[in-house]
Amino acid sequence: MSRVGILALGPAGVGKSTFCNSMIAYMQSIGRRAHIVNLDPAAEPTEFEFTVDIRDLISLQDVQEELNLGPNGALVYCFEFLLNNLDWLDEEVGQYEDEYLIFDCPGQIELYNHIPVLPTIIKHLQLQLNFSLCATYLLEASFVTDRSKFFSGTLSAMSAMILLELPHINILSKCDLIKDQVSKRELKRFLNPDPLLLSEKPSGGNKADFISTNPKFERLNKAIARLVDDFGMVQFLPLDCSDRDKTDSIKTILSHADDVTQWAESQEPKEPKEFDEEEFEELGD
Ligand SMILES: Nc1nc2c(ncn2[C@@H]2O[C@H](COP(=O)(O)OP(=O)(O)OP(=O)(O)O)[C@@H](O)[C@H]2O)c(=O)[nH]1
Ligand SMILES: [Mg+2]
Repeated sequence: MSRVGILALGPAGVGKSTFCNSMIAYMQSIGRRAHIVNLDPAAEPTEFEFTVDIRDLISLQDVQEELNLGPNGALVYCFEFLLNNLDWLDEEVGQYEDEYLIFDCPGQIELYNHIPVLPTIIKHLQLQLNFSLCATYLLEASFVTDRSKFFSGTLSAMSAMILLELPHINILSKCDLIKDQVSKRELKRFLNPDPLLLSEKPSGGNKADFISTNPKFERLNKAIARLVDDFGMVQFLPLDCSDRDKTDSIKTILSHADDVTQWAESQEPKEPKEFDEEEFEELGD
């Protein structure tokens, strides 16, 4: 028996819900069972129905209306409410054994680092429900056209990594959008961030490149790039969800997730099918 979960994290609009749906579509196509757990109280319906939905417990709209709160205050209230009602989560997710749960999280990254809501939920899932979890952190591929923005995004990925203390898969989402601007060779230098990227002028030429316009930040940028390099743990997997038939990127991400959650190891060996005499004879024909 095993309980495995993947968390889809990252800034607003980066493609988390689309990624969750593409994962479910791919897993279903290869005969694996998976479900979406929606942890976003402001979520809109998606292609695949949520199996577990925080909005059944509390919805952002109700909180805003009843308590007269703004969207961010209401979101924090929703999560505090969830933390006070974790038995609801236990009941909802506890029954899914030997199936993948994909947790679609809200895009407000302060929930990971400013208010320790997600770390608390993660600890609960691990310690009380025995979940083997991994985090996926999405960063938009369009960031690679502005190198300082890319490194700043990389730092946010690193910050989530440090805070959540989970096996972590960083993902460069919407890679289809930069296909015409960035060659495969250049993209590789972002997938495995090369600190030299910050000290070189981009060939395509984003005129707003940080170093060329702000020389006084040069040393700081280089130090950050070196830190990312020294840390040696920030690497990205490309993701393209623009076409359901192109499953390569999803396949690779799933295989990494299987690896870090030790999915295969935790599967009970299946009993071999026992044939009756008649079936056995048919086999021999
Ligand atoms: N071209 C392209 N667009 C994508 C891809 N993935 C997502 N999108 C689009 O990006 C937009 C945002 O996607 P969502 O999946 O809703 O992003 P999200 O991170 O869940 O957003 P929030 O929940 O609001 O934080 C939608 O218009 C998607 O269609 C992709 O791989 N390629
Ligand atoms: Mg979403």
